[in-house]
Amino acid sequence: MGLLAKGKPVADKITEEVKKEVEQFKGKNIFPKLKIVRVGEREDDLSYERAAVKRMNSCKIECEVLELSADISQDDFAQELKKVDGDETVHGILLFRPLPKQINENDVKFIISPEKDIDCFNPINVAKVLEGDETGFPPCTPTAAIEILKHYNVPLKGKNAVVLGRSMVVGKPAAMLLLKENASVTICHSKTENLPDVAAKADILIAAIGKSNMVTSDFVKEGAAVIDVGINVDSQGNMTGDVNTTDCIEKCGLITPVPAGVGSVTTAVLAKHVVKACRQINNNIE
Ligand SMILES: Nc1nc(=O)c2c([nH]1)NC[C@@H]1CN(c3ccc(C(=O)N[C@@H](CCC(=O)O)C(=O)O)cc3)C=[N+]21
Repeated sequence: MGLLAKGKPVADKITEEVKKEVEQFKGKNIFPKLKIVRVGEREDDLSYERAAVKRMNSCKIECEVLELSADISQDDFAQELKKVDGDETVHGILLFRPLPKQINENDVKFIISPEKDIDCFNPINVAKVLEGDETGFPPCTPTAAIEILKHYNVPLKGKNAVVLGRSMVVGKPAAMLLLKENASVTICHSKTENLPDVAAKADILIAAIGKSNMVTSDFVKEGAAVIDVGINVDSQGNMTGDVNTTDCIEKCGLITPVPAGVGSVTTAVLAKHVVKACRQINNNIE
């Protein structure tokens, strides 16, 4: 029977460190601030937003949400994003993705300055993840997955890690972060042949596909660490992961639940990134 690895102890530890740093900033009259930009009302965005606002409140980080209409034009969206980036009171910007279809990401992806881009939207930060340059900001969600693995002392060095999913928000950066920890990484996706067999070779399995309960015990190697990054929300607001936890828990060594798993750590990493951005911005001024 695997360990149900909850996010709370991991999130608590990060939150405590963040709180201390926020206090130090306040002594210098610096007030770390996060701006969230949401386009439309996707359920998964709203769920992240509620949890993020709560986390920032508990860390005493200022937090504002800019809500834009789901049918906003490309030009208006670019204007709004430029305004947010130009606001000197803002240290970190989180833009929810995916964006609606009328918005071409390629035409707006450089607007958030790399120093404020705490969830890795700007290609400069994407490059830093690839290079392993720690002045950048890897996306919060895959960072949270790594924090959980480290907290529960899951060995990564030399191990087989399989990532299910290749999005820019989770799958691809997760693979880079695992590689940085000296794991051997395989990235799987919708065209992968014999998916369950490939997944079942993994010592560490990261599920980030976006399909509710898709990962069943035939995907899992005996004793593997299974990290469920999926956040699937139905129209009633019920949240499920990508992993069928009840089916997999017997076979695995460790498994994260949804909710109360990776998601809860994501908001703590987000807070940590805001204070890091604030620190870097202020060092650059001095
Ligand atoms: N650029 C971008 N980066 C993201 O990381 C991103 C995104 N866009 N768009 C939306 C999805 C969704 N997402 C969640 C993260 C945490 C919780 C979370 O904290 N959930 C709590 C429960 C919250 C509740 O109960 O409503 C938990 O899992 O325990 C939820 C959802 C990040 N996403």
